[in-house]
Amino acid sequence: MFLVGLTGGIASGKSTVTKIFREELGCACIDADAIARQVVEPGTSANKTIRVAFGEDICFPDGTLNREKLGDIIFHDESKRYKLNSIVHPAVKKQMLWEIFLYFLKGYHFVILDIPLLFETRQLLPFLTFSIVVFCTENQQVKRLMERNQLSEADAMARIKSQLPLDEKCQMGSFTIDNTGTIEETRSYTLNIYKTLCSSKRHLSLRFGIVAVVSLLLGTFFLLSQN
Ligand SMILES: CC(C)(COP(=O)(O)OP(=O)(O)OC[C@H]1O[C@@H](n2cnc3c(N)ncnc32)[C@H](O)[C@@H]1O)[C@@H](O)C(=O)NCCC(=O)NCCS
Ligand SMILES: Nc1ncnc2c1ncn2[C@@H]1O[C@H](COP(=O)(O)OP(=O)(O)OP(=O)(O)O)[C@@H](O)[C@H]1O
Repeated sequence: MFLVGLTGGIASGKSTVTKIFREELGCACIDADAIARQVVEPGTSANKTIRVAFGEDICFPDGTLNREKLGDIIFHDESKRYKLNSIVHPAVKKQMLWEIFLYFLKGYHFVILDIPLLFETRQLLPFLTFSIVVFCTENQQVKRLMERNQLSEADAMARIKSQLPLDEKCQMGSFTIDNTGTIEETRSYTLNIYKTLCSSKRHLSLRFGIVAVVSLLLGTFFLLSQN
């Protein structure tokens, strides 16, 4: 199995493309945003640490995070953003590695990891065979973000500026998906990349590696047991 990172700018269309990979093409996909929500649910240690760091009133009475309030804080204050990242990201990484392992056991050819901050944190880059960057124009990001999250233009810009510039990310990706047009056009670019991923033989090297290591261990055990 090999790993494919999928990233982009905020509201550039990562979830839209992930949905095509998962629901239309049947790919194994892991969504870092969804995991980042799970790991801060009431009762988790990340939830408790966030309350200590940001104050009790960052949560609603039932313990769930007030995401709008936390977003207002961290997208306007870099040090608070780093603080939140340092609480949430280790738990996200742990859960992602577990989910990757489960897909490995199921024998998937590749897994797509939708990670918004792939190039900012760089933590999972060494494990990836390919990366895909979904892009649109900055004006489209602002417009889509304002509409989807009911944000002012200034707040939408603050969120965009909290990440690496999208054109820099495009240069770092193995593939890009142009999401400036219609969803139908995006679907067709996604399908082309899917075909390339399916024809890749990179998953075989890991499987051969594992078979070689297991054979070596069994062989050594056998030789030692003969003496
Ligand atoms: C600040 C929070 C509470 C806002 O929640 P909200 O529901 O409004 O947004 P959501 O989680 O759906 O994120 C939307 C997008 O915002 C961007 N984003 C989220 N967190 C960050 C961050 N720390 N830095 C830069 N961009 C971010 C990503 O592009 C993400 O796809 C939430 O984003 C959060 O907990 N962020 C910290 C964890 C994180 O880094 N998540 C990103 C993937 S690991
Ligand atoms: N090609 C498109 N044309 C019009 N609207 C689109 C297109 N692609 C995505 N959108 C809309 O733009 C918004 C952002 O898309 P999406 O949620 O896929 O982005 P994202 O990169 O996953 O966002 P985030 O970084 O916030 O998680 C959504 O409301 C989506 O429906």
